Amino acid sequence: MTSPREQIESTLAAIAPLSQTAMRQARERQAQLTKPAGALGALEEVSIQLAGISGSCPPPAPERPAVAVFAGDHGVLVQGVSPWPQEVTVGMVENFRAGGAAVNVLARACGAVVRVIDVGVASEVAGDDVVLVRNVRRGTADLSQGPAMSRAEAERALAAGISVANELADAGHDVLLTGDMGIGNTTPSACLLAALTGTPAEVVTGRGVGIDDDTLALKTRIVADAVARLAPDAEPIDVLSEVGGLEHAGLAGFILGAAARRLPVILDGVIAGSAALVAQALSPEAIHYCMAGHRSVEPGHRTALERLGLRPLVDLDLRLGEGSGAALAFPLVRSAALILDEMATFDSAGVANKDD
Ligand SMILES: Cc1cc2ncn([C@H]3O[C@H](COP(=O)(O)O)[C@@H](O)[C@H]3O)c2cc1C
Ligand SMILES: O=C(O)c1cccnc1
Repeated sequence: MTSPREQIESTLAAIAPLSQTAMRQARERQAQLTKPAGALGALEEVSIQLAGISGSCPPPAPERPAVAVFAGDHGVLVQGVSPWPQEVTVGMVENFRAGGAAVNVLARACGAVVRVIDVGVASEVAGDDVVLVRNVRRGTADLSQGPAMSRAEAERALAAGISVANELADAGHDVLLTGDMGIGNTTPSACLLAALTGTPAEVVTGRGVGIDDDTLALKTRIVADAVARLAPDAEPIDVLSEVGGLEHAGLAGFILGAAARRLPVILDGVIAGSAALVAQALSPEAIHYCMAGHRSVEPGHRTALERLGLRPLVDLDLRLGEGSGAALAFPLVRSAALILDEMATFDSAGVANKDD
């Protein structure tokens, strides 16, 4: 039996750089397709990234997407950082199971399956084909009072995320999408963003599902105070355990696990972005396997995307989470691969190129 620590170490060791050869071939091929060079904008960049990820040009078009919705609860909720009660988390887990949440609809629309991972829900959840029970603890401790979780718990949640990525890869899924559910989880997200990018709490703390000015001021103070407890040289897993959430840890592991399996990852909003910063701190290379599905309204997401060096594919004022923005972006990612594979070149179509 490998320990969570060993699983994390072996996963980090397995993350390889993208194939520079395949990316060069993809760039050259893009220049030969029957369109002005660069005219497909960010889709061209995505196609080149997919080539680098798969190590082939053209890359196989991803066709079996899976959204992994990591669910957890947050002790800091008792401070009043979200107007919604904790029971909504488990209620939404049941809604995901029944297929009635926004992400279920958007996943069906793009042919993705939804898997929910109970990595830290406060109440007991039944497991089945849709809901995987990997509960590390029944919600974090209140991060405004002390560490949200122990380092060992953070490692177990990271390892759970790695295992889920491996299971989905083994089941034949060729692109992994991130999702989250956890009332209060924009507070630990803001903490991770502030801590890992050195950005003031006022810049990265937002209204989450919708809070008034007084609550935003309280939330911002909680974020600033929690981050101030961290040692300046705190390791990423210590930052995660002190001020993070169990779903953030699961998501960070999921991203690392996908990168180790050379699978593309479509990130959702601010919770995914903050988890990706943890993954980046553990393995900068892992982010080269990631695409930003969208840009969330939550202000810290902009900070996260800048630090990750990712350009959002969709910008529709979403502020939901669950994997909604990732599911919306999947057809764009698939289209990018199909363009590189199926478009005629000037030569094959007999169209005169501008240099002819
Ligand atoms: C009914 C409902 C469904 C959701 N689906 C995602 N979230 C989103 O909102 C929560 C984070 O916002 P905050 O930190 O402000 O609580 C998370 O559960 C996130 O997934 C939801 C929130 C609610 C209320
Ligand atoms: O960006 C997100 O994913 C988000 C924003 C607000 C609330 N829940 C999630």
